[in-house]
Amino acid sequence: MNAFLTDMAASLPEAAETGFALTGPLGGLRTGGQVRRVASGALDSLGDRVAAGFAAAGPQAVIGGALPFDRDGQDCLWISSRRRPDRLSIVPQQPARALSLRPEPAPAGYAQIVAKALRVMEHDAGRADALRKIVLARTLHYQAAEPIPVEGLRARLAEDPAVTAFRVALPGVSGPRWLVGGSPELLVQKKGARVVSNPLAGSSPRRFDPVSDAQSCSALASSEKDRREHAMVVEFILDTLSPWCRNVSAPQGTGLTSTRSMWHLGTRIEGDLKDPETPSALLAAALHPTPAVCGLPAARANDLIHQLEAVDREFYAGAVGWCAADGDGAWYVAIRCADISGDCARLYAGAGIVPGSDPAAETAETGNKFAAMLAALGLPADTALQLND
Ligand SMILES: C=C(O[C@@H]1C=C(C(=O)O)C=C[C@H]1O)C(=O)O
Repeated sequence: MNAFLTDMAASLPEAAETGFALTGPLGGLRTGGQVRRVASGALDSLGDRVAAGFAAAGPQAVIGGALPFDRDGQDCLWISSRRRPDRLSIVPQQPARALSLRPEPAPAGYAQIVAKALRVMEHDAGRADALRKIVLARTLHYQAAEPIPVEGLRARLAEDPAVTAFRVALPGVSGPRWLVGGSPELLVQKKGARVVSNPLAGSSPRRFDPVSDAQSCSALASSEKDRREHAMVVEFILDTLSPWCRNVSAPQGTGLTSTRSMWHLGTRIEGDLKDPETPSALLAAALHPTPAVCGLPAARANDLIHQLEAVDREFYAGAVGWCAADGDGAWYVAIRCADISGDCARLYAGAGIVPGSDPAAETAETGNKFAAMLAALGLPADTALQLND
């Protein structure tokens, strides 16, 4: 067998618990036919492993899965002998019964790490490599009374037409493990020579009452702090894509975009590749991590994330997506997601911190970002805002 493919089916409980599926505004795709793991590795070897995978599996194959947040971490990619349109099971399914939901860290602990990051920024002022932005995350540990129905959860997330609802089988320690989420953020799509990215950064919550909802939207539109936070991401993506492209720009500028639970600032970036066969996986690897999930300068933000965050991100804030043999594909920022093993799940949410951020407001923002996943799990969407420890 080709050294770049490993047959994982034997070590997983059921053959069905392999592969990935994605459904969203750009269409749906799931693995089909024979599905195998691509030998895992760090991002720097992704191009070689993807090329070897297609050389072994042929031009009908599709490679996809999850890239971890850490560039040096091990990815989890699947190669499927053919791709199938995703047929989401839209049969309404009862969510599992909840037993407990525990914030890790407690909201007050999260506010403290935000305050620490702000002190680093203050201390840095004037330095050439000053920390300008850092994205800090917190988690909720959810325990259900029975196994969480993964496809049912994904179907509930997919009810929001603004998100791409995904599931990726992950290497489980004892039994099946999945990354499941509904991402509103396109890291990169590549179709022929065309490349598109749609970064989001800058957030405010959706409100039930239309007047309050419009106020939340206009407060975000006029927030200087959020515009600053957003502009860093756009600049980074334009700079990173530019060597790969003949032209790249953001012709429509920055606008407001929404999911069912959040408003965001968003910018559509478009370009034409110099080499139309550039694999989408390579573009995703070049862009990851953007300042929408890490910070600027990236190395300093990354170090501080490791020092301050109590729970390892693993696949949260990495990327999920797919790549075909001709390079076409789409990758999404792995946010609004949970790492699910049987009857427990870890939910993640982060917020961008810049000078001027307020720890309490960032704690509330992360609370609001849990809403979509909590609602899909059958819990009140504002549960995270009510938890204190
Ligand atoms: C980090 C997350 O979201 C990112 C951070 C945002 C922000 O700080 O405003 C907005 C959208 C995402 O790029 C998350 O949802 O966990």
